[in-house]
Amino acid sequence: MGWDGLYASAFEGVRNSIGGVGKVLLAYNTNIDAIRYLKGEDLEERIEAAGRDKVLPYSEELPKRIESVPQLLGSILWSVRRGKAAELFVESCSVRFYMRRWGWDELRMGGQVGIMANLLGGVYGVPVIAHVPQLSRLQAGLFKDGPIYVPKAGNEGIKLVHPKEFEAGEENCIHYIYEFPRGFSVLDFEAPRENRFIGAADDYNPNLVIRPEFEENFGEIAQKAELAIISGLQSLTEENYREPFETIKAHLDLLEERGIPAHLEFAFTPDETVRKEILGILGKFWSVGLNEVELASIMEVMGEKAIAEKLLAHDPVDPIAVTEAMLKLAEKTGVRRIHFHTYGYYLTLTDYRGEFVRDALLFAALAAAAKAKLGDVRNIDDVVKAMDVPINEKARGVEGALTKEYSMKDGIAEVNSYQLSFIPTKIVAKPKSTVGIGDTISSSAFVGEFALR
Ligand SMILES: Nc1ncnc2c1ncn2[C@@H]1O[C@H](COP(=O)(O)OP(=O)(O)O)[C@@H](O)[C@H]1O
Ligand SMILES: [Mg+2]
Repeated sequence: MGWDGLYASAFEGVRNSIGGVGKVLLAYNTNIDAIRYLKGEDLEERIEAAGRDKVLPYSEELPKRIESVPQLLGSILWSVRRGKAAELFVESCSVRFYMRRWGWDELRMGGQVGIMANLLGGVYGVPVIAHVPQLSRLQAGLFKDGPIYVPKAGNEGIKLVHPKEFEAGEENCIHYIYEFPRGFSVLDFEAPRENRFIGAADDYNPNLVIRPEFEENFGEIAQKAELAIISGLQSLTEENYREPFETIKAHLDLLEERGIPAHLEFAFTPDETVRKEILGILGKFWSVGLNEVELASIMEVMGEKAIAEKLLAHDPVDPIAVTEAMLKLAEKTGVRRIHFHTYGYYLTLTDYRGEFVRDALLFAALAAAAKAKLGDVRNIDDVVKAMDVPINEKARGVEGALTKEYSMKDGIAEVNSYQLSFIPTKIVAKPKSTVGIGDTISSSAFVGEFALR
């Protein structure tokens, strides 16, 4: 069967079985993304009002965090001048107030938990229990309808309610996203490409604050779950990781004890100490999902510099180098499943066998293409609308290399007593949206795999 046939039957398989998946526990990061599309004139007026001389130095060198309005405007200019993304923590209340009054054009669900809750619960109808660090009305309103639950502590223990019924009126965790197009001009500067600056007015996610309901009743909450997906560790730093790490380890031990497979969705983790610590607990997870930059950054802290460099040297990424890196990671940590995604193909290494591993990847690639193509995926039948998106041409060479090296057949090979599963992905040439596409891929593949079992 060709890839199109495999795609079609994988979709049918997952659509027919996904209703049987039990509750998925999602922790820990959820926030509000407030997007402002910058206007040159407005920004210029603000810079003049704050004092151009005070603002400009920060466009040369970013501050460590934002404590004043000139720092905020200067940091935005820093991004514009270079066409580069940057994200800084906004500590000062008066700057937070300034950003709030400046306003937004669009509010979006932010944080991996929030994004995956809306996809799994709101689109696929798979019940989820979400950790939401702060549940404000604004935050609650961003959850889709469907079987999405947050635990509420009451007299008779934990009750699961939809976030809109939680009614706690907690704080807003807002990530203000200032977007600009290529060629955007302000003062004498012009943006070489489109990008964004993010000011995080959020005291909870960067410190990975875990809610008391989760601290105190994790056993009871976990009892209700069949699978777990963990994310949000990337924002931790050497200064603040210790306390949350103790809780996370306890949570993982409990999940393992109950036989609940947990997936870690990796994201780029700038702090090297935290990256090493994550490596240290990876064996407690069933599964991990990552891209080429993230895999290379892990190889670096494992002392595998040569492989790390190889992973970033070619386009498309050299699949033999990826396989070697995944083998090293699996052998070092004991993690049972590694799902690698890059532009054009996915590879998964598992210590178990079956076509369902590959088929779950196909379902995930279709979901990713649907999201890129449509912007918003409303229900599982929207996913199949991506069937006509062509398979990435460059993936043929990748498939050829894997066939030659590992005698791969229909995307499946045996490598060092592991199963290697490969799929070429469908790539949307002009995507409507790429926000949260990695989270879409990983959660669809992980949950899809358990649906197909
Ligand atoms: N236009 C597109 N069509 C289909 N898939 C895409 C497209 N652009 C990116 N992707 C997929 O999305 C993935 C992005 O995931 P990742 O790098 O983890 O970023 P993030 O987690 O920020 O979404 C890529 O590896 C690629 O597989
Ligand atoms: Mg990602």
